[in-house]
Amino acid sequence: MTKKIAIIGASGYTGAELIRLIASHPGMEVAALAANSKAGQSMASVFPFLRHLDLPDLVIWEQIDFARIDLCFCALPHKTSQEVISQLPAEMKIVDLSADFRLRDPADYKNWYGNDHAAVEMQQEAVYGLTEFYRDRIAGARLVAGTGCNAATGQYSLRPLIQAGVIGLDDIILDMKCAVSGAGRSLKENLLHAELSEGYNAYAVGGQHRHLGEFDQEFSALAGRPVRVQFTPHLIPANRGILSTGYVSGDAKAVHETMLRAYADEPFIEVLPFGETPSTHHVRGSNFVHLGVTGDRIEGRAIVVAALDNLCKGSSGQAVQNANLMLGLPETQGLMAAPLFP
Ligand SMILES: NC(=O)C1=CN([C@@H]2O[C@H](COP(=O)(O)OP(=O)(O)OC[C@H]3O[C@@H](n4cnc5c(N)ncnc54)[C@H](OP(=O)(O)O)[C@@H]3O)[C@@H](O)[C@H]2O)C=CC1
Ligand SMILES: CC(=O)N[C@@H](CCC(=O)OP(=O)(O)O)C(=O)O
Repeated sequence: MTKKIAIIGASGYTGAELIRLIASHPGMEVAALAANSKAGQSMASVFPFLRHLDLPDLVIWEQIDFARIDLCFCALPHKTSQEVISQLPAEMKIVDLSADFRLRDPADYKNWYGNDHAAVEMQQEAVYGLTEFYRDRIAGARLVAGTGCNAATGQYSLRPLIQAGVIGLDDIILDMKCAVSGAGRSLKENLLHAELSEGYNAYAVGGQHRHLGEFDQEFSALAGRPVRVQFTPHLIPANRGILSTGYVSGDAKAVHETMLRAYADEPFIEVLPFGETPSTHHVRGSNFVHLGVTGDRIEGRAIVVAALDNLCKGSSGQAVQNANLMLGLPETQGLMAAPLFP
């Protein structure tokens, strides 16, 4: 029996990517789709690229019959997500793609998001959704909090190194290039073609990006002491993909060997031969992460480059991977398709 799936926020980019993935997933079928301003429309009119699929029309989430749903993906803006999720049936399995349940400490949440959380008990219950590091807890979870896409990219680069103690903890720099679909489908002036194409800009500079809350929480827990990384994201005129360049102190060969060991059995994580660097072109549309380590002419410094697709491994692919575990399906089911190239 295939598992019946509901998607709330199906008219957004991550919602569409969930549908694209589920369309070729042998263990899941789309049973209900919800939206806000686009409720009442057919998916073919909202996303013509999904026209060939036999999909239910978009409704408002209150119209979904959750009694016939096995798992619900919630792909809503943060803050809206916690308001909706706190009203869903108590036993519903949920994978939330928003930022609402990632931070465990309510004070941290308020610090980064500016408001008191509307569902503090659920915030405590939620399991952080970085599958490779939380898979045992995810398998038994009712509510999983998908990670930020930048936060995922930085953590794949650094978690094994912090855990193994092969890098310095006080001089880590993460420089990220982020594609525009990371900002969602709603209209924003700075995302107009004339203002985005042919140019690049840094944003949330100087320690302001809210994904630092995730880095602080996760890296400090791993190290057993506070870890504060320097992180600057850059908006680039590409549709999909994140490329993270990490600058760390440590022996580059030891860094590479640690990465190889840590990810040896991971189906979605490819550590490249020493000295090779990844490209977003090589992971596009897939659930794969490519990691590359090189040395530097400055002795004792190493560079760690990571690439993933923000709409797949950075959100919807990760969400399906987590849902597989929660539903007792093989973790890789529906996710092994090769990237789209060129
Ligand atoms: N884009 C990315 O790469 C990543 C996104 N995320 C997170 O995933 C979530 C979804 O992102 P994304 O798909 O890009 O966002 P979009 O802006 O593309 O889509 C948002 C969706 O939420 C719906 N929505 C908006 N407001 C409401 C409301 N008040 N009530 C009900 N539904 C509402 C929209 O419906 P309608 O269109 O009908 O108005 C739409 O379906 C966000 O929290 C985002 O931060 C996480 C990691 C990566
Ligand atoms: C280009 C761009 O704007 N990217 C987004 C990434 C969004 C993301 O990872 O999702 P959450 O909003 O769920 O954290 C940003 O940097 O905020």
